[in-house]
Amino acid sequence: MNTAQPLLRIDRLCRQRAGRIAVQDLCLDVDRGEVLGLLGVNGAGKSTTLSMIAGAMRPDSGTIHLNGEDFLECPELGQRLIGWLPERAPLWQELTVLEHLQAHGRLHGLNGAALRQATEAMLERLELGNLARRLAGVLSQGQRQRLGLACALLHRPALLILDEPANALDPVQVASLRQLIREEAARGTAVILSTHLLAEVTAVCGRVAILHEGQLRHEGMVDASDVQALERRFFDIAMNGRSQAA
Ligand SMILES: Nc1ncnc2c1ncn2[C@@H]1O[C@H](COP(=O)(O)OP(=O)(O)OP(=O)(O)O)[C@@H](O)[C@H]1O
Repeated sequence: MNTAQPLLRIDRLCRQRAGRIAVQDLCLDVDRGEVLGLLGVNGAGKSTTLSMIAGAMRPDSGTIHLNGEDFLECPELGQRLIGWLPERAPLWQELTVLEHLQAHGRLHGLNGAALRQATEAMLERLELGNLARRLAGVLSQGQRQRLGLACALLHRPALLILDEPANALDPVQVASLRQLIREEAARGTAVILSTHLLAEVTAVCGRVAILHEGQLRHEGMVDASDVQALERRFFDIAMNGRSQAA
């Protein structure tokens, strides 16, 4: 690992979707062991940003460096370094929970005892053990979300990208998710967490970035004891943006 560089550096990232600007001139760094919250109203550009960082969507311009290396030139870096839970976890209906984990592990180069250990660890960590033989097609929304998270974590990525991970989780699972994010950060994983829930940001994020209409409108440290300060900042950006647009 090249620890002199931030784990992730994105510089002047731009992307249009359906002829409209979705992300514009976005610059962000994320360090190892840091949890960055990504906030913004619907359509602000969060998922587009995360898709580009995860390597699933190519930017129109700008650069992405992972561990100091040019990710757009070497997309295979993502296989090793990134774990991504998209907004809707992409699951194969006809595969079981265990088969999903095995398939993901193989895609990331795990096999034999290492694959067995990794899948068992994830079944336990995401409380999926009793669902191991169940088909993904019959899982509840929250169970699907946990399976998506297990797949994202299986290969121990250096950068964990979570797009609305608390969606459909019950309060007990939300608490477990927070704990899991803290544990990942403590072991040095960089985490980007996109959410609509401001309390989620104050609970686990050290830093927050607020997007509006594809642009970075605020970036700063999070005061965990002051959710109202974040709320004021968020609404100010959202409402000003709306009145400007009107
Ligand atoms: N599949 C698509 N085709 C065309 N335009 C899209 C598509 N998905 C998103 N967009 C547009 O890209 C812009 C950014 O959307 P994006 O999904 O990145 O925002 P978001 O912040 O993740 O929103 P949300 O909170 O609703 O998930 C919006 O203007 C949106 O309309």
